[in-house]
Amino acid sequence: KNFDYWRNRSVPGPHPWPLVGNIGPSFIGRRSTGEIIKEIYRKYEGFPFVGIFRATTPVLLVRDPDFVKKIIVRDFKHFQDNDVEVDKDVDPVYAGTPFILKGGSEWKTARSQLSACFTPGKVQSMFPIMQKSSERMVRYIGNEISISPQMESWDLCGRYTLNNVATCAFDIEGKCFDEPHPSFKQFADEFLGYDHFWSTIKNSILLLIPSSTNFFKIKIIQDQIAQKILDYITTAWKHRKENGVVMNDFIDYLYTLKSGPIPFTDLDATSRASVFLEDGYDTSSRTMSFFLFELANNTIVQETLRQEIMESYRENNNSFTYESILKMSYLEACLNESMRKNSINGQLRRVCTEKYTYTPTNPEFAKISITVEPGTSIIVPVGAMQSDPNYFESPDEFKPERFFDMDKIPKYSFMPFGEGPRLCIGKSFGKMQIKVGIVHLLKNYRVTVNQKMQFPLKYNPWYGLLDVIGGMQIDLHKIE
Ligand code: HEM
Repeated sequence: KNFDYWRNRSVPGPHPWPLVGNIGPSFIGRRSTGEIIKEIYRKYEGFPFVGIFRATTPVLLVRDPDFVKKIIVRDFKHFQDNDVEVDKDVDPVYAGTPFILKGGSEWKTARSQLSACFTPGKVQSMFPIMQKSSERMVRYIGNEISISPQMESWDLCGRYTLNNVATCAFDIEGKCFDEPHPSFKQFADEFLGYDHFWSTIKNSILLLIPSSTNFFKIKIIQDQIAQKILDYITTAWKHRKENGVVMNDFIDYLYTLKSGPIPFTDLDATSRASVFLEDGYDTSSRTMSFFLFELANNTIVQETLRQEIMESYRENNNSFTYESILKMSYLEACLNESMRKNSINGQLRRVCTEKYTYTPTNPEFAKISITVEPGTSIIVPVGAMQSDPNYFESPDEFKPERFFDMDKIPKYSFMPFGEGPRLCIGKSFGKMQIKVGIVHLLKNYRVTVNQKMQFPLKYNPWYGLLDVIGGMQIDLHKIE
């Protein structure tokens, strides 16, 4: 009966299978949801939207960039929630993060508190931490490649971004380059549930059937992990108080919130800090590792980028500064192109919160209207749009030139950080840390693809973010 939902509303869409709807191959681990969505997106060229079923739930897949703009920016109040469900009583820390919070006042407060930590000035103040981690990474690579040039891109970039997170969020030394299995990395990976069968299943349920998470009482952030986060924060607070240390950083900021006018509990502090791990670590490290892998694959681009880096380095008295890195325009274009080609999130997910009617005005789309009912799940297929040849010619090619003039990029077809009121809070922090790491790396090493890599890449169907099965193997060579 439920499967008549879209047909009854005259919304075009593929025929669903019993129980699994249109995402069956993802359930049995054959293909990732990103790939399935891309295929449906392509098949329905010319339609402004497509009605699909995620398992038995009707989901509106939006194709028309004008409709996308209305959903995520202009008429945001009709679609202000992300399509995720976390039970506050079961998983209070995760439930208190902006991504999970429903778009009311609690979300606004959490969001504005966190945004204050990622202003340009704040990101600049974290720049020395990124530089230090980069220098440590360069030494680590030097040691490693004296044995073998081969490294796995995500492992390397994960160590680097986590080393930053450790200091920026918790004021501790991450020591992520000091040991083969650093304890802080083990903690972060446990946080994200890597290598745990049940965690993977839980994450998949959260993504595929959000409404069932309450039913199954699914908990993503376990008590012992939350306690450890709080321990890091309170230890730093105690140490600073005892020694009269003022750093004006994230830890100090959490302390000022605690003594501010709005009630701010230890749970709130834990929740805010968990954002660095939940929303900041995996996203940044994956974006960086794909970037590094693209550079390994495109040696001319890599060489051109290295020239820009070396010129800037010399112009700035043999150093890199926050401003000099921001000024590198080829670096910006290369990072954008890598994020376009490798959409790590693949989709933005919203729920309709107030009834909404849309009729396309763009003549490229069939003139069919829709009235979206409250509670309807929405997918904005960013990954599919970013590889749509109508917006990006030869989308499978890595061409940073596309991004030389941002005005030429069709609006709402490139959104690696989302857009509108729910835009990623850590956008400039994430981009800066990736750039700092890459700049130091390319100054010292040439990177090539390891011979064992097989193309086309195969993606892990069980993981919510873009994940290459077997990893991205690269070789690093010292530049003398
Ligand atoms: C390159 C790295 C990153 C990428 C590609 C990325 C991407 C995204 C995307 C696509 C969204 C969803 C936006 C939407 O639904 O419209 C998002 C949301 C978010 N991101 Fe990031 N992110 C990155 C780094 C970070 C970092 C470093 C932090 C913080 C430490 C962060 C914190 C958040 C938060 C809190 C949200 C939820 C915002 C809300 O719903 O109000 N992200 N990010």
